[in-house]
Amino acid sequence: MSKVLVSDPIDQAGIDILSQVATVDVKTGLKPAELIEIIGEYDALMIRSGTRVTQEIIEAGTQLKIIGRAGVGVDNVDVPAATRRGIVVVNSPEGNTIAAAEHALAMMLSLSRHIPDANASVKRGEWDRKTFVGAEVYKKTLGVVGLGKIGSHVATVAKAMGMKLLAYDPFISTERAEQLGCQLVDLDLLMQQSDYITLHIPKTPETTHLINANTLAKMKPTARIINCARGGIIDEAALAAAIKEGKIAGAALDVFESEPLGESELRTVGKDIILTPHLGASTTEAQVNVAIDVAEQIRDVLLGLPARSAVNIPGLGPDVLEELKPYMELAETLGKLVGQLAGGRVELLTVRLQGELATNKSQPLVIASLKGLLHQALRERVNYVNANIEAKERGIRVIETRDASARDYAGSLRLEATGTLGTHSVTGALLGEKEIHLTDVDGFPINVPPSKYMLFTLHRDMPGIIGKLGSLLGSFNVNIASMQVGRKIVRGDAVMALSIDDPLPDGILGEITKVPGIRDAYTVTL
Ligand SMILES: NC(=O)C1=CN([C@@H]2O[C@H](COP(=O)(O)OP(=O)(O)OC[C@H]3O[C@@H](n4cnc5c(N)ncnc54)[C@H](O)[C@@H]3O)[C@@H](O)[C@H]2O)C=CC1
Ligand SMILES: O=C(O)C(=O)COP(=O)(O)O
Repeated sequence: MSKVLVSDPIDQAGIDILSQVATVDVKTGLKPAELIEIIGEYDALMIRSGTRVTQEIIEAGTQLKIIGRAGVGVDNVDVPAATRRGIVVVNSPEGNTIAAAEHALAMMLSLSRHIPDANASVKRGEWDRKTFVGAEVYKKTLGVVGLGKIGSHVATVAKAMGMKLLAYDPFISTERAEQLGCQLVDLDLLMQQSDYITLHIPKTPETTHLINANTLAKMKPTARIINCARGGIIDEAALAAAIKEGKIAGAALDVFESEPLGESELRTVGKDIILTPHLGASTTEAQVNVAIDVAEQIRDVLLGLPARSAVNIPGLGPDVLEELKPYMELAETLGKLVGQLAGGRVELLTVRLQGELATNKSQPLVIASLKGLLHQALRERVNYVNANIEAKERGIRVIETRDASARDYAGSLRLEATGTLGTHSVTGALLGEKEIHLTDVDGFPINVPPSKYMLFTLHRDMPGIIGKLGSLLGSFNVNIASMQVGRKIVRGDAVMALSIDDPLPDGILGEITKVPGIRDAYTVTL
């Protein structure tokens, strides 16, 4: 049975799902060294933001197949290191959207009405109504930085509260922004014109310290900023200084450069700052959502099924997978075949999508072809996650072409590879009940389902050659399951595809090429 380690607190609903297929150990609060020591036993790791999954941990996780992040941000996972090792990283892109958006809105209202400090003062026995005079958000301008899932919900609710909306997000369309009632502007204008600014972007090298002393200097002295996205997007020292010096009116932070927040200038800012301990996703509803969403994906991957929200398998969303899965199997088979025909050190792979496939997304098919191509060298180490990287590291160039006019089959895929044995091509299609058929080898039309062990020959189409090959194989005790010849012209060059029951014994290929008329012979294992 598989083993799953849950290293941050997650809802029981997730544990129940994992327990259907695995032994589940919940061990929270582990130190990095403790995690490194035990991770080697586990097939899957389930985390929230509390666990930093470093390259060292990934390398110690020799059995790991999947890392599941029960939440959105995967900035606490070394995704490139996981990808190199072929480990799927999944998250829950929508499970806590509402929770995080509502937290940002709660922060905005709390900040404008001094609720945390007013509450604390009443609890101390005071009745001070003058200190806590606030500001209305109605008719004020909210600047939303990042108009994705959370930013969009914040914008929708803020609009309903009568706020004017500006948004900065270089990756969304003007139409989408308009639909949400937002005017798209650049960051400078947003900083200058907003009364409230709320951040909803991922933490990346580009967004680290996006909000710094310079950008803060552009804000109105009456403006306030809210960060419920990621620590480190705002330069904390610059923010503390800007509030203390009265350059801006206040800030509300749920996330910090280093968590848990240690000694920090931020704690000394006073009533104009609100700090919460990364509570954005901490609602009962969100925790059930993310736990179920991610546990289901871990369960599926452990059962050999694809994950629906993998962050490191490009182009393989659930809808794409459903439609393309049979073609991906075809691509992988053709990749294995052409890789063995072309021999080692393949430098160039051309993937041609033909017929109705020409209108499809090609990326999953390219990944599947590369997975097949690299199988000979890497065996089980290559998968959909790392096939692209492994190919790049081996210097394999990929060219994609499309030919919608190829109409021999509804949709077909042609792979051509150049390696130590020259340039070879194979084409395949799905026939009948989506059964894989090889329809062309090196330009010669054939029609055979692939089998585990195959032999291909390039020979002259002349009488007696099939018989000679048959007796030669018989003398080596090789049983032929099926055989087909493909030729373009009578008595010209031809290709023979044979399915054999067992691997070809050593040395026989040399004997085959000695048969008069046979120019080349190739054996493959699929
Ligand atoms: N405080 C908490 O507990 C929670 C925090 N989060 C964080 O909230 C953030 C947003 O999450 P979602 O809305 O679900 O993500 P999303 O992917 O739906 O949206 C992110 C948006 O940011 C935009 N963006 C990316 N780079 C940008 C840049 N350099 N400048 C401006 N815009 C940029 C993207 O185009 C996208 O529209 C993430 O960092 C996530 O980790 C999410 C859930 C809970
Ligand atoms: O989903 C996210 O990105 C979050 O920041 C939530 O973090 P958490 O799972 O509550 O530790």
